[in-house]
Amino acid sequence: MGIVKDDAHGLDKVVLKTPQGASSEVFLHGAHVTSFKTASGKDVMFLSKESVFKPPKAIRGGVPVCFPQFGQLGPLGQHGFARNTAFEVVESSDSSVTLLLKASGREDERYPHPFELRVSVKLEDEALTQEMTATNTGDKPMDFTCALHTYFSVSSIEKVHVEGLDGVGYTDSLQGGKPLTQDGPVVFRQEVDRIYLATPDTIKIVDEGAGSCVEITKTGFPDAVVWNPWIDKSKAMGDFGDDEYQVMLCIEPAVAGSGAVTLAPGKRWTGTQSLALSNL
Ligand SMILES: O=P(O)(O)OC[C@H]1O[C@H](O)[C@H](O)[C@@H](O)[C@@H]1O
Repeated sequence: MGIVKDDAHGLDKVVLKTPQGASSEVFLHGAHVTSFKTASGKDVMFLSKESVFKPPKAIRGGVPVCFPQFGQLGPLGQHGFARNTAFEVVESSDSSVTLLLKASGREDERYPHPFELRVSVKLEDEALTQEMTATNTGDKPMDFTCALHTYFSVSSIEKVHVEGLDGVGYTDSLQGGKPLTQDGPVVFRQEVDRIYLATPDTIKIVDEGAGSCVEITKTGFPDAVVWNPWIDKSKAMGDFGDDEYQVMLCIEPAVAGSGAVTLAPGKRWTGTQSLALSNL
C-alpha cells in the first residue's frame, strides 16, 4: 500500500507523486495531508516548524480533518477526534490514496456513534482533491459538524487577500459569534477567526507577494472558516512559531455555523475540496 516511515518523526505516511514531479505527503495519523508541492515547484501548504508529530496530538499545518465536530460546536474536545486517531490505508496508487477510520462508538463516551470516515486524496500536477465521506454504521441518527482545516502557505500575510466572500454573512468567533457581513475582499491586519455561512463554492487566495493564486472549490460543505492567529495567539500556541502567522492562512471548507448534518442509520454524506494553483 506504499506506506513508508517518515525519517524525521517515525510516523507512517504515504507519498504521492505525478510523472511531472508534483508530490504530496499523507500521514495515517489523522488522514493528515502535510504537503502539496506542484509540478511547477510551488509549496501550497503550510506546516509549522514547531509541529509535534506525537500521536494522539494533531499535526499543526497541512489539512487536519476535523470530525465529528468542528471547533467547540458540540460536546467533544476541540475539532473532534479524527485528527488525533490513526486511519488505515484501504487503497492507493502513485498519485492517490484512500484512508479509513472505522469508529466503534466507544472512542469517546460523549459520541456513542459507530461510523466510517473515508478520506481520499488525489494529486495532479497543479491540483489536489480531497474527498471526505462519513457513513452512519449505527442504528441511531448521528449528528456531526466537520472541516478540512487547510493551512495554506503565503508569501506574507499582508500581501494576501481572499476573494469570493464579498456580501457573505459570517459569525465572528472573536466577538462571541456576532453576525456580520463581509464587505469586499478579506484582508489580514489583525487576528481573524470567522465562520462564513452558506458561501459560494469557489474561494480564491490571491497572493500578490508570490504572484500566484490558489482556487479552492468545495462541494458538500456549506460554510468556510477563515483563520489567522496573528501575534498573541501564535505566541500562546506551543506547537506554532511566534512569527509563523506571517506566512500562513487557513481557509477551511466546513459544516459549522449553518448547522450540523444529521445522518440516518446507513446513510452517507460526502464533502470535497479541490485546490488548484495558477499564476497571477
Ligand atoms: O488549535 P486548534 O485546536 O488546532 O484550532 C486552531 C483554530 O481552528 C479554527 O480555525 C478555529 O476557528 C480557531 O478558533 C482555532 O484557533
